[in-house]
Amino acid sequence: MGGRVNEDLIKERRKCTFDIKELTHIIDCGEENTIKRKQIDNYILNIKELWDDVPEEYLSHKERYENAIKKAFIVLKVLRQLHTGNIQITDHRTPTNVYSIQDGIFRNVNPLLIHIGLFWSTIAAQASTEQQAEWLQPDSSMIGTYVQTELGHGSFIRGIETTATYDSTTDEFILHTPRLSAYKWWPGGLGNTANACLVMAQLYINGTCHGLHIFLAQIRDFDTHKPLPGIKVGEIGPKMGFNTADNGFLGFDNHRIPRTNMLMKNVQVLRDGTYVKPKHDKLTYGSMLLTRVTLISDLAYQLSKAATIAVRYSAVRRQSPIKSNEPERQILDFVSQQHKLFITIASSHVYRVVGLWMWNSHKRVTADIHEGNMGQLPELHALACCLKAISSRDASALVEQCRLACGGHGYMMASNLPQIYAYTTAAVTYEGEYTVLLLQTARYLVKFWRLAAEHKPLPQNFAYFEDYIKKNFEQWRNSPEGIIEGFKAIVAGKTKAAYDTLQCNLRNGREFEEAWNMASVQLTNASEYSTISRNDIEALQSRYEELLALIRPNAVGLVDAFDIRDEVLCSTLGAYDGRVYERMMEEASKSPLNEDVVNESFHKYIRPVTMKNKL
Ligand SMILES: CCCCC/C=C\C/C=C\C/C=C\CC/C=C/C(=O)SCCNC(=O)CCNC(=O)[C@H](O)C(C)(C)COP(=O)(O)OP(=O)(O)OC[C@H]1O[C@@H](n2cnc3c(N)ncnc32)[C@H](O)[C@@H]1OP(=O)(O)O
Ligand SMILES: Cc1cc2nc3c(=O)[nH]c(=O)nc-3n(C[C@H](O)[C@H](O)[C@H](O)COP(=O)(O)OP(=O)(O)OC[C@H]3O[C@@H](n4cnc5c(N)ncnc54)[C@H](O)[C@@H]3O)c2cc1C
Repeated sequence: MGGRVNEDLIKERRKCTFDIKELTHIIDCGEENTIKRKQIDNYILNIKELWDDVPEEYLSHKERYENAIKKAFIVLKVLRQLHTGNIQITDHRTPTNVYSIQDGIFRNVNPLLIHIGLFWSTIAAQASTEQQAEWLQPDSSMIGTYVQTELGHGSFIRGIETTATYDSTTDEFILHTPRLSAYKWWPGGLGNTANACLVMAQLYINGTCHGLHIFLAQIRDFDTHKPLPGIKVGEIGPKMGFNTADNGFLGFDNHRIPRTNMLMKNVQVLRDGTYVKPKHDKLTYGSMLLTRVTLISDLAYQLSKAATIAVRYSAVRRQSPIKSNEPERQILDFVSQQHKLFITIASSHVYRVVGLWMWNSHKRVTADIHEGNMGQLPELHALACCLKAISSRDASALVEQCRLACGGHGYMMASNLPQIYAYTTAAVTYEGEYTVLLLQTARYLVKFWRLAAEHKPLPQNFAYFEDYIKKNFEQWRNSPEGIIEGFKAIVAGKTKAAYDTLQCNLRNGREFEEAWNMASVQLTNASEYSTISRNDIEALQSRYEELLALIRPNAVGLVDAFDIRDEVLCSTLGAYDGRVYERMMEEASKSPLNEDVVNESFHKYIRPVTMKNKL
């Protein structure tokens, strides 16, 4: 769409007091990354076949999938070319990697997301060198997915019922789905696309169960794509979002795979059925850990999209004067609106920084694990659980806040805010449900509180538990350091309260697991335990309002610095030029309900009733 940029946005950009490009480079972790990102954006976004004539909302469930899969294979081809050309496209140091461009191309989810993001990375992390040499070929026929969750079990993965029984007479595993609740359910790309999968199953050798292990299984013929004998596979149907993700179900009827299809980097089953244990029995859960870590950066990116849309719209939208004799104001001038939006911008930066820090920690801990040192794994797991849970839950709430901040127009699919919300809120559940993950972190904290309560030595990271017990916490200071101290006090106080409840339940004769369950609300809910006073809260509030006013002139600059192209933002409300109403009218004209001046339903259903007495 051509035409001038909205006048209010032009003025906002003139007001900006910092160098937008500099901030973009910081977000991208360096100017060279910005240049590379823009090259990839230009290359991919210029492929004409990736753009739809009809908005995807008007397509049927089946058409949506078919449209998405067409685009997915164009993108896959390009990714392969870029890899060959040695362009690093999946560098998670920047949230604006190739996944971000896909947000624009699919306006939903790439059905190959799990193939690209989880299938290959799990093989790379969990398969032996020989298996990797065989399976990680660039011209492989495999399109894979990650198959873990079942109809009956998602969170409690020890309860997974699919079995893999070793048959030493044929040197094979027999994959089997013993009952309906054991059907695999949810994996992305499984419904129609994948011909292979990594499946989590309980390993049985000579009648002994060795717990969950990962197996590579072909499920469809590479040539005809028909399900192999003994495989029942299909798609699970429409969802709140993720409707192009092709989530599927899968059952095995004594399906045989070679012994060498178990992923054997960390654990082995030998030809004679000997089981060689891993160095740490949770290494099998490594893919979940990695995805939880990468998700934090992805959520930062979703927040930057929502903030860009809502801030630009709020600069363009004028409604109500503040004083009755004045013209109507930009809604961005209302302090309550600033409060809704600026926190989203800030949270995006926070999650980006934390996501990067977690990514580097993951790299470091993985290198240690390769050297045989597992010491840092529990802490990384506890941090990943907590940060994934909190960032997904907060991001969903903030995206929804941005949507509401756009009033009625935020309810339009063409604003793209409903799709961003549906995508973001899914992350509260997948890769470990919110409460379940918080309880993992609580379990870790309670262990260290027990040490503190028993006056045993604590690692440096937990010295503040001892400070809390000795009442060594400083008086509240209204500064970043003071706020961090305050948070430490809250964690210590909350952990103590939960621990005390646990102890009380145990003293009353409860078993530990039952006592834990009874304390679980305390284990997940925060309270105020810091030394903050009423006066401090008032001071913090007024500083916060001062900051809103300081940020106000830079609001549009701050979201421009996220540097998200219109083709990726896909929003009538958030485009760079701010031509909101023109775009809304143009999108409305695409509605099939506007194709005929008089819809045929009028003649069939309306007219016979309204004209009944007059005919
Ligand atoms: C995907 C693309 C990648 C790119 C990313 C970019 C963008 C992402 C965008 C979109 C994503 C798109 C699609 C989404 C795809 C979704 C996929 C999935 O959802 S796959 C299925 C995920 N399922 C789960 O996460 C299940 C959750 N449950 C669990 O993880 C565990 O069962 C639980 C709850 C953590 C533990 O249960 P429990 O039965 O109590 O465990 P155990 O008794 O077996 O073990 C407890 C001890 O083990 C430690 N532990 C647990 N997990 C780990 C781990 N991962 N690493 C290290 N240690 C672990 C735990 O701390 C306990 O230790 P202690 O006994 O206390 O010492
Ligand atoms: C969009 C999407 C994509 C997905 N993609 C995949 C995929 O590619 N591959 C795959 O294998 N899976 C996938 N999943 C499945 C996903 O990982 C699971 O749905 C998720 O782990 C939650 O498990 P659940 O559904 O069993 O929830 P449940 O565990 O049944 O949760 C229901 C409720 O019970 C509570 N609860 C459960 N256990 C406890 C406990 N111990 N203590 C306290 N409360 C508890 C929860 O907090 C929640 O409130 C996907 C899911 C979604 C929504």
